[in-house]
Formats: sequence, structure tokens, C-alpha cells
Amino acid sequence: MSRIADIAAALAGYDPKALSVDGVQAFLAELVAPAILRERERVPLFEALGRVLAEDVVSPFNVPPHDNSAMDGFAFDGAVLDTPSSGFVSLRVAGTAFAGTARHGALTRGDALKIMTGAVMPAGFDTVVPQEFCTVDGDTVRFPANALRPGDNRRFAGEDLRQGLPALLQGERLTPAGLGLLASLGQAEAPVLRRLRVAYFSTGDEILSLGEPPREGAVYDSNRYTVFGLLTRLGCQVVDLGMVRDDPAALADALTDAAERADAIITSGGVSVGEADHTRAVMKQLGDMAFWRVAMRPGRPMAVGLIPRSSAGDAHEGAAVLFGLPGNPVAVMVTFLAFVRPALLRLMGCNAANAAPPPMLRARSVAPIRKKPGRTEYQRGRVTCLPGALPEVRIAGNQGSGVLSSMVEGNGLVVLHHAQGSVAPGDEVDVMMFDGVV
Ligand SMILES: Nc1nc2c(c(=O)[nH]1)N[C@H]1C(S)=C(S)[C@@H](COP(=O)(O)OP(=O)(O)OC[C@H]3O[C@@H](n4cnc5c(N)ncnc54)[C@H](O)[C@@H]3O)O[C@H]1N2
Ligand code: MOO
Repeated sequence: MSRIADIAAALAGYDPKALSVDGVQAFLAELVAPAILRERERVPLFEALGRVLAEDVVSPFNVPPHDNSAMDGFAFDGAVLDTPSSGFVSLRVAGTAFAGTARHGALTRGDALKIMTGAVMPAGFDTVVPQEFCTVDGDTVRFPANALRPGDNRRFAGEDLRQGLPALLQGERLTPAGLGLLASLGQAEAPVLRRLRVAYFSTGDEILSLGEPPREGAVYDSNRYTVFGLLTRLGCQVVDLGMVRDDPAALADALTDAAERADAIITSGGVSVGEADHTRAVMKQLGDMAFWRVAMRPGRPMAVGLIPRSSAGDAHEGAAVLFGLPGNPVAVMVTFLAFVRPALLRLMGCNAANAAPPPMLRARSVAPIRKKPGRTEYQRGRVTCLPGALPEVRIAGNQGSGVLSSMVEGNGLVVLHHAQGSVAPGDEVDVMMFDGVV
């Protein structure tokens, strides 16, 4: 049975010729359910950035391991803050505690211990006065009692990570902070899922590969490099199949090869209705496919489906997921951000929080934006943050779906939703920030 037909039948109001952005997302949520790759590996932390954790990491000990000082100063028993009538506390300095050494002599309630940031708090002492508040005279330290309260400037054992509780969860993508957290647990390696393999090729006879001489009517293949960047940022292993000419046998070979070698396949071009395009026909012949006209701009034509493979792969049993993106360079990036990226994150084994799209920002449009209700538009914008006010956004240059410079100039996509109409100057709009995301 066709999975595509099954999903289509189960979705209310499904119309491949006029599918909303929400409709595409609902379809893809069914087609690409969260997957857990079976192959796992342990990789050194320096190689683990962006990788997806294969299991929960439970803290074997507390971090920090002891109560310790948050300041360079003097540790003492906070109860003495109640006593002084003079307004000042005077204590005998009984010794010094350096960070990394836990030894000092016996202490009494009238004592203070000179202490460095990070040094272990002595038993019975719960408060640290920063040295800036203190006057030291011989072996006596004096400071105003109202400068602090009992418990100030003390950090608790386990306040960062508690022994026996999960520090990081299965399905999290390791961020710089996540790497640091693993290191704070003394772990030199991270248990991760294998990288998702994603194959890519460009199609179209008018597309030149780099190194070929310019030819009339032809353009250089920019999508290959953009998609390489998008996939690399995501932490995927890119299977680069280059440029495939518009010939049924070459296209069939490329798709079959891609399905054998990768968990997912991305192509660009040939999904619209052009006469010379064989891409759609070959996709249809080899796979279980849907061809859509999406009510969005850019990114209207799009193909999605499953291309069977002979070997059982573990991301999606027996088939690679194919995303046939439109050829226009901005449409490639927009459809990737809106649809492909979340689907790939699910395939990579990310948990729901990590597979979610980046949060949108509210910004004030400085200029009017024309927009027809009934489709979602993703206009490239440049967001500027202003002190004490909502951020401002201005549309970044020519909005043609082939104008890639707008994606370089912009730092976010102004998302004009399906039912939304034109925007007046000063109106608030949603912006999907892509700086650092793609
Ligand atoms: N009669 C219709 N024509 C078109 C429709 C439509 O609905 N009816 N949709 C338009 C939209 S929107 C788009 S997007 C394009 C998509 O067409 P294809 O996916 O078939 O893509 P191509 O025709 O192959 O290319 C479109 C455009 O992009 C340039 N391109 C393609 N690949 C690359 C590459 N690797 N690097 C740089 N540039 C690339 C190509 O030269 C074309 O200019 O169809 C519209 N037409
Ligand atoms: O929607 Mo097409 O994808 O404009 O360029």
C-alpha cells in the first residue's frame, strides 16, 4: 500500500494542488515520525558538538561537588551577623582556604577563614563577605554587618547537577553548554547516535558546475553549496552527488544511488511543470510520491516521498525520504527552514524540544508590506534591536525567489501568515530569525 496515499486519505481537507503550510507540516509529521537511529557511537567531546545524545546522561556525582565560595573574601558563620551593636562584625582570621585544597584547621564561631572563589566552605560556615567590604588589621577582619545576610556568596553542592539525576536527555543536540556540562561530569566522550546521512543533487540542464566555463543561458549551481551549508550546520553527513543532467536514466541512477547511501535525499529543481523536466516522472516511477503546489511564497512547487532501497536502513525502514525542492535558490532555503529542517531533526533522533522550529521574534515593520491573504509569505528582512522598544524589521532588497543576495542581506524571514493581509508601517510582524540557525 502507498504510505503517501494513506497519509493523504487521513488528513482532513488534503488538496495537493492547494496545500497550506500547516497542511505540509501535518503531512510531514506523519511521514517523518521521530526516529531513533539504532547505530550509536561514543565520540570525544571535541567531535560531539551538534550530535544527538543516544541516552540520558545521569550525573555520577554532584556538581559542584562541595559547598563553595562564590567570592574572594572571608568565610564565617552567618549567625554572627545578628550580634553586633556597633554595626560592625570583627572576626579572627584563622587561616586561608585556596580553591582546590580542602584542608584547614579547627574553626570556632568567632573565626573567619580567608577564602578564594571556588574553595570548599568549611563545615559550620555558611556566609562569605567579599574582601572589598573588609578592613584587615593583623589577624582580625572587620566589615559592616548590614552588608550581607546569612548564606550570602555561598554556592551549594549539586546546585548545577545533582548526583543520580539526568544532566542531559536522550535526543538532545549537544550545544557548547552541553559539551561543557559533560566535561563537568568528567566525561571525555559523549554517547551519540550516528550522523544522519543526507544525499543531495542539483538538476537542470542550464546549471553549470563550478569550474565549467560560463555558457549563454546557464547559471552556476549555487544550491549545491547552500544545501551543503544547511546540512553541515545541522550536523548531517552530506552525501554530495553534484549535478545530474535532465536525462531519465541519469536521474534514475542518481536517485537509486542516493536511496542506497542515505537516510534522506534532497534535490533541487524540476518539480514544477516545465516540459523538459524528467525529474517528476522519474521520481514518480521510482518512489511513492506526492507533488504539491503549496500556498506559500517562495516555495510553491514541492515533491515529497519515499524512495525504496534494497538494504533495510535504520532511519526509515527500507526507504529514503525524498524532499524535492524547487530550483529557485531562495525557495530552497525557505522550504528547507520551514519543512525539511524539522523533519531531518526528527529523523536524526532529536526529542520534541530539540526538533522544534526556532522561536519567532515579534518586530515592528518600518515600511508597508503588500500581502494577499490565502498564502504564507516568507520575506527576507533585516532585524535591528532598539533599546527599550520592540525590534524593527525592514525588508531586505528584491524579494524574487531567485535573489539569493536577499538571504545574505537579511537575518530573518518575516512570516506573513496564511490569513494575514497587508502590513502597515509600525505593525507588528513575526520574524523567524535564521542567523546562526542556517
Ligand atoms: N507554469 C508554471 N511555472 C512555474 C510555476 C508554476 O507553478 N507554474 N512555479 C514557479 C515557481 S514558484 C518555481 S519555484 C519554479 C520551480 O521550478 P523547478 O523546481 O522546476 O525548478 P527549475 O525550473 O529547475 O528552476 C527554477 C529556477 O531556479 C534556478 N535554479 C535551479 N537549480 C539551481 C541551482 N542548482 N543553482 C542555482 N539556480 C538554480 C533555475 O535556473 C531557474 O531559474 O517554477 C516556477 N515556474
Ligand atoms: O515559489 Mo517559487 O518557489 O517562488 O520560487
